[in-house]
Amino acid sequence: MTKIDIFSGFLGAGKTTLIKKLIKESFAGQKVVLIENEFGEIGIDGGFLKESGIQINELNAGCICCSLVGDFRAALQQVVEQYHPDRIVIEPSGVGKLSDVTRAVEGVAEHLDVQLSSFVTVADVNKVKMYMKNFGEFYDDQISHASCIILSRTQNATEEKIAAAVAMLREKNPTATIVTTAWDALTGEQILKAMSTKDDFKAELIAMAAKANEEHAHEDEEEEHEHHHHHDHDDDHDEHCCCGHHHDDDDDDEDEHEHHHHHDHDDDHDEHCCCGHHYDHDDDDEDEHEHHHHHDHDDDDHDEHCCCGHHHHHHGHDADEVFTSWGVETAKKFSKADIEHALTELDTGNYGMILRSKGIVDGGADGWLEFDYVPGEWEVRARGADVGGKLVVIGSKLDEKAIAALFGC
Ligand SMILES: Nc1nc2c(ncn2[C@@H]2O[C@H](COP(=O)(O)OP(=O)(O)OP(=O)(O)O)[C@@H](O)[C@H]2O)c(=O)[nH]1
Repeated sequence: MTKIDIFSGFLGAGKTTLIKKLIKESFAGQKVVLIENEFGEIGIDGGFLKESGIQINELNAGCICCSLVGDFRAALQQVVEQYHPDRIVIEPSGVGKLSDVTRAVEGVAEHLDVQLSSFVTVADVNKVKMYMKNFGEFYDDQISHASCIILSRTQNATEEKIAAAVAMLREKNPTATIVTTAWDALTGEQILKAMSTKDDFKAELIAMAAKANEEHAHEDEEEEHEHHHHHDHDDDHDEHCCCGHHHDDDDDDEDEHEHHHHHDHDDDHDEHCCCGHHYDHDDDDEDEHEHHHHHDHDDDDHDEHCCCGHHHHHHGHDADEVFTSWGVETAKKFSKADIEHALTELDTGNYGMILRSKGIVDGGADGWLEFDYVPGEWEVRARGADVGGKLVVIGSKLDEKAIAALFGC
């Protein structure tokens, strides 16, 4: 029986980093196959992961759910029959909806000797608020369908930051186990264990609360008078609050904060965003326009090409309606300073909302380089030579011409 684990997470969240850690620390000696579905035409992580000696099957240019469901089914079936692996690790694209992926996997898995083991979402602790606000349709889907949410980059985050992220994630997913400890402090085994158990403590509390409510309601009928005091409090809540969830005493402050946070875009902006302009407001009309345009197109497409078995306009937008990618394969030499300059420029917001960039390039005198960019943060590292250079930029409303000029490609 092959176990299947799905590692979703927004662009640059840390999926590949986590998978590498698990491969090294927990999957050693097991036969593991990774199925990657990168957004954009040019796959880069495959190169990084090949070094770890596991089998990689890449599915580029399309999402597992829609255009690739046929390919995906074939890939999964082939992997199971050809390799009989102990584990299949699926890394969907950073802009994939986890619900689409799990649905596709469940559909395919029914006929194979496999067991769906876990649906993990990796979330960058610094970007929960910004991504929920600007890309909620994709981001929230990844959060709410996860059996386990693993926060990344917590080693440099304050307790308050982590607590705020957890509160926002909990609103979308009350039962997932949330891992907040920095990865270096955890063994692969500990992470694997967290992945495979739901948050029992939370589930237990919820069950207890439900039971208490039931009992309470029953007592109410009999002792209406005595319970008046509590009721007053509850009634208040019902009258004034429209948030649709329980306010434990402890949560009040946070809830209050959240009710206001739609107005405080600038806070977010200063913290994490590098786009240099306002998103969730100014751009709405344009987005709407674009989405309509694409939908018409999609309907046609859908009937003709898609075999995912459901209507697109019910499931919202496809990633390629909202996100675009620019990429090149290039023999051009870039010094480390060139790459750092380009990434600094991307972060200004003058090239669109850049959400992710990564690449492997020939650095000339600097040797071969690989780099990673997420908003507000980037890193350029030395690496061994590769068979060719390639780089990719992913985001929303990209100015592709300007980006090509920036990299001189
Ligand atoms: N310091 C630190 N860096 C991290 C952590 N998680 C990810 N990173 C860095 O963030 C960058 C992106 O990480 P990846 O693992 O490639 O992210 P991904 O989710 O696979 O990204 P996509 O390629 O967009 O799917 C890399 O430079 C990582 O080293 C973390 O917990 N701590």
